[in-house]
Formats: sequence, C-alpha cells, structure tokens
Amino acid sequence: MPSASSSFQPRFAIIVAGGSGTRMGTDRPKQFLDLLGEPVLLHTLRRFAVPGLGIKRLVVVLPADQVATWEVLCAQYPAVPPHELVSGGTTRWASVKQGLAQLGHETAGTVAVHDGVRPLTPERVIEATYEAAHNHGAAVAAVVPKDSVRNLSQQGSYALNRSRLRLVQTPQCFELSLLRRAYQLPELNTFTDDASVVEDLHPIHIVEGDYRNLKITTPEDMLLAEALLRTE
Ligand SMILES: Nc1ccn([C@@H]2O[C@H](COP(=O)(O)OP(=O)(O)OP(=O)(O)O)[C@@H](O)[C@H]2O)c(=O)n1
Ligand SMILES: C[C@](O)(CO)[C@H](O)COP(=O)(O)O
Repeated sequence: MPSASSSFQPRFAIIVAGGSGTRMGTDRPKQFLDLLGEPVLLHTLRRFAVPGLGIKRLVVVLPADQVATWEVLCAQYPAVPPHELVSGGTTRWASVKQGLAQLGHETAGTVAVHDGVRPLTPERVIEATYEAAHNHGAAVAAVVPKDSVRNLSQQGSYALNRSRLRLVQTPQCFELSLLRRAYQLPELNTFTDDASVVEDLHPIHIVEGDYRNLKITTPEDMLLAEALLRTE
C-alpha cells in the first residue's frame, strides 16, 4: 500500500502510448509488439496495476487510429488491468495533455506520466517516484550515465563531468494541479519529457531510477527487454 504519508492523496497514472515508433521501423507500433507472449504495452500496464501502488485511475493514451486495434488485442489476454482509453496527439506533449484532460474532474492527487514502452519498470521505482512527488511536488526517476559524455562544440568536443549528469527515465510524478498548470503553457520544441515542461514552475526532485527500466526505442531494445524479462 502507499506509505502512511501519502495515503490520503489519490494516485493517477497516464501511460502515453500515442507514438508511431519511427525509430523501431516495424509495421505495427512498437507498443503493440509481442514481448514474451504479451504486447509491450500490456506489460507496462501490469507494472502500474500492482495493488500495493494503490493507483485509482489508469489512463492509456493511444494513436487515434489504433484504439480499436488495441481493444481487439486486449480481448486476447487474461486479466487485463482496467484502464481508460484516450486518443493522443502528434507529439508526446499533446498526448500527455489529452491524458490530463481525461482526469479533468479530479481535484487533487499525484499523477504519474509513464512511457507505454517502458515495460520493465520496478515497483520500487514507481513507489519512490510517487512518494517523492507527494513530498516535493515534482519527481522523476533517473540514473547515472555509465559511459563518458562529450558535448559537441564548434572546435570539436569537450568532456562533461558525468557525476553531475543524469539520464532521465519515466515515471515522472507530479502534484496534479502543478502538472495541469504546466500543460496550460504553450508547447516548446525543447520539451522532451514532462520534467522539461514543469521545470520553469517548480524544481524537479531526482529519484534513483533503474538500469532495467529501459525504453524500447530501436530493434535491439526488444532483445534486451526479452533477456531482462526472462530473469524475473
Ligand atoms: N505523439 C506521441 C509521441 C510519443 N508518445 C509516447 O511517448 C513515449 C516515448 O516516445 P518515443 O519512445 O519517442 O516513441 P515514438 O514517438 O513512438 O517513437 P519514435 O520517436 O521513434 O517515432 C512512447 O510510449 C510513445 O508512444 C505519445 O504518446 N504520443
Ligand atoms: C520521456 C523520456 O522517456 C525520458 O527519458 C524521453 O524524453 C522520451 O524521449 P523520446 O525522444 O520521445 O523517445
């Protein structure tokens, strides 16, 4: 169950799966690809449907032309977690905005935004990110880079101090009214995630993520996900 400090704050989750997966290059969207017997997105939903997390509503954002396909797909699997379907937009930002609109009548709570293509997120990371958002207003899961990092410059490139860098994952959790305010501002082409949408309004707290929490983006990520899932 959510810890005592957050027990009076309802939890919501918006799972964004409205993308087309151009970098994956498959015919069907990567969120529908089979991962050891179930679609990637179904694995992701199951991670959030764990009773101990106490999530009140699970909203799934899909490409408008894939909603019917998803409903047919879901009918083929047992015990699909209850979820609400919403059509997305042409950018991740627009899809999150649609997901937030679905929560329009909720007055308070903590909301997680999570990529539908992160099917391996440990429960510990989800719980810690909700809890940190409850305490700090805004929290994202992130990990330390394992490789050295260089910044490209006109002269060539220079090394960055990686001890001060973090690779940001999802979930990204926020106090509901804060996320709503942030998503009322105009969309910028510098937005890559929800933290970048919120950060001008509120500081972002970093929670320890997990290297297993990979985002399925290119074909080799499916092989990695399969291998990791087999160890669970
Ligand atoms: N218009 C969009 C674009 C992305 N997403 C979601 O945001 C997450 C992260 O995006 P990404 O990995 O970039 O997915 P795609 O946009 O599908 O991939 P690509 O950039 O390769 O086309 C994914 O779960 C994706 O479905 C979304 O809901 N709506
Ligand atoms: C939200 C995200 O997964 C955090 O790392 C990432 O920014 C999504 O980026 P993408 O280019 O849409 O895959």
